[in-house]
Amino acid sequence: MPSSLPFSNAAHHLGSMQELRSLCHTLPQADQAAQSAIAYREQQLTKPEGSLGRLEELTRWLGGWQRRTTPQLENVQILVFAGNHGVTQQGISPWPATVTAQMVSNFHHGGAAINQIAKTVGACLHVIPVHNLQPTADFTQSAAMTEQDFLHAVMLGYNAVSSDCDLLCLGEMGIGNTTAAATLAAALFKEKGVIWAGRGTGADDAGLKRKAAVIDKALSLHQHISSDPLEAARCIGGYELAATLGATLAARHKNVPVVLDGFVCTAAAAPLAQLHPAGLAHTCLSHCATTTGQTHRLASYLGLEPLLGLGLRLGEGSGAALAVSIIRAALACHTGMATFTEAAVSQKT
Ligand SMILES: Cc1cc2ncn([C@H]3O[C@H](COP(=O)(O)O)[C@@H](O)[C@H]3O)c2cc1C
Ligand SMILES: O=C(O)c1cccnc1
Repeated sequence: MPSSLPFSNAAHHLGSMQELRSLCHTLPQADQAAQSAIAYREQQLTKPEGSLGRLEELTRWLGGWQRRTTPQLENVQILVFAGNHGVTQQGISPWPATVTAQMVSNFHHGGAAINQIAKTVGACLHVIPVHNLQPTADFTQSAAMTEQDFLHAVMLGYNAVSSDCDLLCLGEMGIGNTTAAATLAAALFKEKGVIWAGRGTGADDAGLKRKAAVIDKALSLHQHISSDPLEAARCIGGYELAATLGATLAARHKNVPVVLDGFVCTAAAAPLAQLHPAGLAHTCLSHCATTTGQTHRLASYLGLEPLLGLGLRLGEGSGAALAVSIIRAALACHTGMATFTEAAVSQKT
């Protein structure tokens, strides 16, 4: 069962968009000494150099952002932010908006996919409804959020990240949020709705067309956001996307590496990549359902290489949680394998 947050962080408060912007511009970099030490040990282990492929990279990534020469995965947190979307009144999801609250209840009773996956990978799940699941305003009519509500959601996400956390997996729940995420991606990358509209939870052809038109309508209403990623996140995002952005930002400031789950989370975090050239360097992307879809497009624009495929297209942080098993295996190899000297294995001639 997802528990309530077991810590009380010194709560960060943000009074203005400008303060948020400065937090996004002043990001720490990875610990290069830790990364070099990890790379050095990797070379001594009983395998041909580079033969564990991406697993080797993952250990360096983990240690670099944890600032530890011996990375650890004792405390793995999954945060699932939930929110509702006024834009659902445009008929952009095949599911009723009431499913958001019903799924939050399902999470609390342990009945969702994420509950099962979290258990199998030994991660602690927290589900956080944002703004009491009150919907945002329909962003085809006005800004989705006021500055105050947007900053509140960002800070809720920011303060939900514990600095004791070794790895943070982000997930979301919000009927209609694939449209919010697609609109945000369309705004950030200055492309039309048809490029970014995806089938989400199973839109049919007519639904997909409606979605593309809704995105275009929002883009023409909010033209002023085109050069301001945070304004884009406020005007056409959603509460759970804003919280995801806040948590991704907090993790960077608190030395916590992040696994982003699929399209919605990655779009939510994308403003950070536009505000800082290495803004998402502490993140990895869990999965892309296909190699042709919108997540793949977003990943390639952001320089993120998904860890998994598996046709996953659920959300809830399910892909991010699954990726923990790979990251655990990477770390187990790095810490548990013998060196050539220890195992008396001959080196390459
Ligand atoms: C039962 C159910 C469980 C889910 N778990 C995650 N999502 C996923 O689908 C939603 C977004 O899709 P769209 O934009 O098409 O509405 C999000 O809540 C996402 O997490 C679910 C959706 C449903 C119906
Ligand atoms: O890839 C995702 O993040 C996704 C896809 C469908 C529904 N919800 C989320």
